[in-house]
Amino acid sequence: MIKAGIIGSTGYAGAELVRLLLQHPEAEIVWYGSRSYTGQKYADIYRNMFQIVDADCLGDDLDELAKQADVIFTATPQGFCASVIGDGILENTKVIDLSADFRLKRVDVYEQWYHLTHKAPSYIKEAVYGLCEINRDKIAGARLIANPGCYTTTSILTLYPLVREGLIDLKSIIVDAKSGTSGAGRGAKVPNLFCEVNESIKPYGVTTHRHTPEIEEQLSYAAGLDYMGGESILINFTPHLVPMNRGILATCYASLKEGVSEERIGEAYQKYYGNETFIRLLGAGQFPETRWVEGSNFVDIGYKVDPRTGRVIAVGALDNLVKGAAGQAVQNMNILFGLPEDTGLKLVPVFP
Ligand SMILES: NC(=O)C1=CN([C@@H]2O[C@H](COP(=O)(O)OP(=O)(O)OC[C@H]3O[C@@H](n4cnc5c(N)ncnc54)[C@H](OP(=O)(O)O)[C@@H]3O)[C@@H](O)[C@H]2O)C=CC1
Ligand SMILES: CC(=O)N[C@@H](CCC(=O)OP(=O)(O)O)C(=O)O
Repeated sequence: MIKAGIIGSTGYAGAELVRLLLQHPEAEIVWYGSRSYTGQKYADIYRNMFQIVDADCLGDDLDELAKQADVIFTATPQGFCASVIGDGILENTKVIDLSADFRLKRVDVYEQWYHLTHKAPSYIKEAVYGLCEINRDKIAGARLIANPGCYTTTSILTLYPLVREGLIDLKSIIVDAKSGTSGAGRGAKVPNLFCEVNESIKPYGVTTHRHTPEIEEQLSYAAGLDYMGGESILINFTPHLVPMNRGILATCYASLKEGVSEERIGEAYQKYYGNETFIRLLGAGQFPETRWVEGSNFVDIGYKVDPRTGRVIAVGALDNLVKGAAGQAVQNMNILFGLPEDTGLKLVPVFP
């Protein structure tokens, strides 16, 4: 059995990790980490775990945890993992970080968009960006995985085949994305109160959202650009908060290169995702909805060409807490430990 420890197990992403790992046939949770609830029963915080989890919450001592666990998940705020990571931990265990600390390869870009000083820049190079469908070969031998974000997983996977195959004008990409409020985490914040969110939809982080450079970097690699040398795709990324618990939907627009047909687009999606367990290709003119992926590790993708404007509109949807966070983290764990990628992740979407 893989011994797993979760730092931040009381947050939304951490709680989803608990739910998934409890159902994983090859893993057991040895550490329910928390800062505020140390010493309290985990099931007293999350009552869905009543008579399922008997453990108390422990603290965030990663050095001690690294001696007990084969893998540590850090489902903690930006900056935490970078502030504690070190060889002492990585020599004993694997780390899958759900925050953005090791997702961006350029420390100056991280510091500019996150307004934080990076505490462990020397580990950025070795960290592997854990977008499983694209990077599984590199993930397999890694010690430190940077688990991608929810908006970014949706946006990158939706656009990747179009960029990789050179079908779109790289200067024309717009991502218009929506998220359920669990994406903002469990911490109390006025903009996320019921009355502020319910019966409304609002854009936020317009032109400044921290996921913009993550999408740009990964798409730049897909396009074969020398990102570290200063070449980069630039996009417009606009997230919106919508009154639902879970779900991300990203509507991506791009101008097609001369002569690219809808059929060619379909071929590109088939080429990269035709055999992927967790990517469901809906085909031309069929569009995903968050409700059809909720509770599962699926990403649903559909597209259509607008012949009037010469643009393709490609839409992706996933559950932000599953494929956008905990599900992808478990998928990464499966790859790290040589298990079939769908072990513990054969989750049927919930509806209604
Ligand atoms: N929510 C989502 O949809 C997604 C989240 N993520 C990422 O996952 C991470 C967690 O997000 P989310 O679950 O939403 O956040 P929450 O605010 O819901 O949870 C944060 C967790 O981190 C713990 N924590 C907070 N500060 C510290 C600290 N200084 N030291 C140790 N533990 C700390 C909290 O512990 P306690 O409450 O016990 O004090 C809590 O368990 C973030 O990096 C986020 O970007 C990634 C993809 C999607
Ligand atoms: C609705 C909401 O607030 N969403 C969060 C993104 C989700 C998240 O936690 O970020 P990562 O995916 O990078 O880890 C935000 O906009 O910052």
